[in-house]
Amino acid sequence: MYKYFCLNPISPVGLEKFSDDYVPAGEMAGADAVLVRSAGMHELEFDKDLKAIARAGAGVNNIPLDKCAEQGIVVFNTPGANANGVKELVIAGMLLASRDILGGINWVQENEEDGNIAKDAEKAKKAFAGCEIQGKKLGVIGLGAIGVLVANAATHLGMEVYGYDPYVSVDSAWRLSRSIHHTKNVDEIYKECDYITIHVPALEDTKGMINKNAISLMKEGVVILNFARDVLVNSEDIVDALVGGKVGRYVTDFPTPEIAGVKHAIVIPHLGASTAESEDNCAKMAVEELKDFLENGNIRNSVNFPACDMGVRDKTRITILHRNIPNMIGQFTALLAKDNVNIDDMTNKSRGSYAYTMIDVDNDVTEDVVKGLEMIEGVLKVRVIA
Ligand SMILES: NC(=O)C1=CN([C@@H]2O[C@H](COP(=O)(O)OP(=O)(O)OC[C@H]3O[C@@H](n4cnc5c(N)ncnc54)[C@H](O)[C@@H]3O)[C@@H](O)[C@H]2O)C=CC1
Ligand SMILES: O=C(O)C(=O)COP(=O)(O)O
Repeated sequence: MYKYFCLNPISPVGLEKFSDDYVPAGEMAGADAVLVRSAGMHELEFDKDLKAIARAGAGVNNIPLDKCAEQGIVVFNTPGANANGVKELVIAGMLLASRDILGGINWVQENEEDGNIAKDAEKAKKAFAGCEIQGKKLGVIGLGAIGVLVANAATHLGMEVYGYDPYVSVDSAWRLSRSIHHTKNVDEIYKECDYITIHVPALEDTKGMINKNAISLMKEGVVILNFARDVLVNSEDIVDALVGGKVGRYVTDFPTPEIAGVKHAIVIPHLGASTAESEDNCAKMAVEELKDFLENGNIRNSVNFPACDMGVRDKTRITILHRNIPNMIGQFTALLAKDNVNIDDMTNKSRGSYAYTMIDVDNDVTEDVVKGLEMIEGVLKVRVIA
C-alpha cells in the first residue's frame, strides 16, 4: 500500500489512475509520494518515508531539488503537458497588448446604463484602437515545449518569428517550423523584435535576464510577454521602462506588488496552465511517473536524478540512489555476493553529482543486506521492491 499527498488540488482525471494500492494521506508526514503544482516547498521538512515528488507542471523552482537529491527523494515534472494551455494564453496576451480590448470592455461596463450605448460606442471606440500582429516581428527566447508552440503558432498568424535557445534539444529543433529565423545572439531579438516572449526556466543565470541593459537595446514601444516566471524580469527596470514609455506593454502571468496596477502592465493571475486539458494532462503524467517509480523503480522525467528504466519488475528489485563517485557498483555487487544474492540484471545511470543503480536479484534480500548497502559512503536511499 502506498500513500500519496496532494499539496495542491490535482485533477481527479490523474488521481483516478492510482490503483487500489494507493491511498490519499491527510498530511505529508508518512506519505510515499507528494503531488504538487506551484505550492512553495523550500521551507518544508521531508521525512524518511518520502520517496518522490511529482510536479504536475513544468517549472520546479518551487521545489528544493538539491535538498531532495541529498535525501534520496526523486523529483519529477511533466514536460510539455501544459504547453498548449500556455501557448494559447500567450497568443491572447499578444492580442490584449495590441488592441485595447480590456479598455474597451471596461468602457462598456462603465456605460452599461446608457440607453444610447450603441451610438455612443461608435464615438468612444477610437480611444481603444490598436494595431495588428500580422507582419510584426516576434522574438521567442527559450525554444522548449512552450516556446516552440508559440513560435509555430505565431508564424501561422503571419508574424515574422525569431527564435533563440543556446541549449535547444534535438526534439524541439525537429518540431520548430522551418520559417523561424534562428538567432545565435539574443541581442538580435532585443534590437529587431516588436514583441518579445520568454519561455526559459527560472535559473541562476536566467534570473533578471530582462533588465535595463536588455531593455535599452529594444525598440521604442516594444511589447514584452512573460509567461515563464516573475524573477526573469527585473521588476524595477520594467516599471521604469513602462512609466517612461520605452516598453509599450508588459504582459505577465505573475502578479507581484511591484507590477500590479502599473499603467500598461497587463497582469494575469498565473492562468497559463489553468485549463481543464492542461490540468488533466499534467495530473495523468505525474501519476504515471510516480507509479512507475514506486512499483518498478523506473525514473522518467526526473529533474534531479538520471532517467533509468528496467521495464516492468518481475522479481525482487533493489534500487539505490547514490552519489556519482567511483567504486559504488563494485561495493554493491561485493556486498550482494557476500550474502549469496545472485544478480539477474542491473543498470546504472548518472547525472551530474548523482547516480542511480537498479539491480534485479533472484533471492530474497535480507535486512542486513539493506543495512549494509545503506552504510556505504555515498548511498542516499535504498529500496527493495518485492
Ligand atoms: N505560466 C504558466 O502557467 C506556466 C509557466 N511555465 C514556465 O515556463 C518555463 C518553460 O516551460 P517549458 O517550455 O515547458 O520548458 P522546457 O524545459 O520545455 O523549455 C525551456 C527551454 O528554455 C531553454 N533555455 C534554458 N536557459 C536558456 C537561456 N538562458 N536562454 C534561452 N533559452 C534557454 C532550454 O534549452 C529549453 O529549451 C517553465 O520553466 C516554467 O517556469 C511553464 C508552464 C506553465
Ligand atoms: O507548469 C508550470 O511551470 C506552471 O507555472 C503552472 O503552474 P500551476 O500548475 O498552474 O500552478
